[in-house]
Amino acid sequence: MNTMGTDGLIIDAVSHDYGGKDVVREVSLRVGPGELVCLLGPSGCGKTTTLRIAAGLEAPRKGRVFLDGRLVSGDGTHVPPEHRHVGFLFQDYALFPHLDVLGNVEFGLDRLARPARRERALAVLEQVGMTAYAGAWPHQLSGGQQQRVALARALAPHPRLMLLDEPFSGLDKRLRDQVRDETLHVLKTSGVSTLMVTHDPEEAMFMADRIAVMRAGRVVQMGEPAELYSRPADAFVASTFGEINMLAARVAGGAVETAVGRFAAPGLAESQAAGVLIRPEGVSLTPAADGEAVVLVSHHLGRSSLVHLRVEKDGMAPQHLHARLPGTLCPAEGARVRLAVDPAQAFVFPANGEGG
Ligand SMILES: Nc1ncnc2c1ncn2[C@@H]1O[C@H](COP(=O)(O)OP(=O)(O)OP(=O)(O)O)[C@@H](O)[C@H]1O
Repeated sequence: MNTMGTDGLIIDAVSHDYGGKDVVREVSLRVGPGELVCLLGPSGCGKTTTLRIAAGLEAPRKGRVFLDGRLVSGDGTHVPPEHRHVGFLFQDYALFPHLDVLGNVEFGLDRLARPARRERALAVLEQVGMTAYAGAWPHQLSGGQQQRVALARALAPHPRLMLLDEPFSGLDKRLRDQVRDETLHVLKTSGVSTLMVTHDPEEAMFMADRIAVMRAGRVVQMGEPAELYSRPADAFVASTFGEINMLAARVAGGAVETAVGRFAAPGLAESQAAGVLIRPEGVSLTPAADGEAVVLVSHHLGRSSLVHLRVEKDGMAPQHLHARLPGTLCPAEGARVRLAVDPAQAFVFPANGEGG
């Protein structure tokens, strides 16, 4: 079968290795028309390799890739990158130093006649807010402006798919937030399907319509950001979206009893060992002389405070717990507090190595 009747990108059961080392294992995912999908995961989990396979820079050992319904990799086919009509935006988005801004954007439009080329380049420069710099040289631009020109250059030929690999990691934090916001806006207005690699969960949550969380070459969960955050499939996905408290417990009567309360353990077997994962932002405190916890350290971080607690519940081993509170609340060190945990921010999974 050389076609699949749907637009966008389809990666179908793709595996790849480098010199016998499996780096991508049975990855399947779809980027729908105009959709932005992020591949999120730790360093070395196979994100960039998956992106390179979509680009045609690697031919996968197994599986197939379809672009706008056409087979581009697999079953003996390999369409090279230059014939896939994909646009790239990487961290080192180097513009051509010997061409001005307009020349850079016109570069990929050589199939158009000169007036059409200019018209398209100017239109896309307008889209990224860089019209006033059409005659400037790359070295005269700030990092953020260079990034906008690089985006314009990639979008100018109307690519079928945009591939972004950590495109903002070379920018400092303040600029990064702004460029990210602008880039998202431009991609969404242009309606192009986009696959983006990032290791930054906040960036993925901000940019993505859907996120594919990868671990050791596999997609472990794929879904909308809110879904992954509120219904993580396992402890790895839960801890991908920020620091997390982990308490050990054992299932009794369909629930686990911990120093900070009782949590339902659906799907786990009686007396099975479990890990209870609690997001720091799910822990709230009220001062109470007879509270079960004591504040060890309180860090005021501006918008939020991070509080280290020791929980001492009768008959249970003391536990160390982190709570993240609104920045207006920063309890004194040594204070005694009572804890409440939002059940929507607590997840019970089988302990490592125990199926469930
Ligand atoms: N050309 C190559 N030859 C051999 N091994 C490679 C090659 N490219 C990547 N690898 C290895 O494959 C694994 C997956 O790399 P990949 O770059 O896809 O991961 P990643 O999730 O994008 O991580 P990072 O964010 O660090 O780039 C890593 O162990 C990496 O060292």
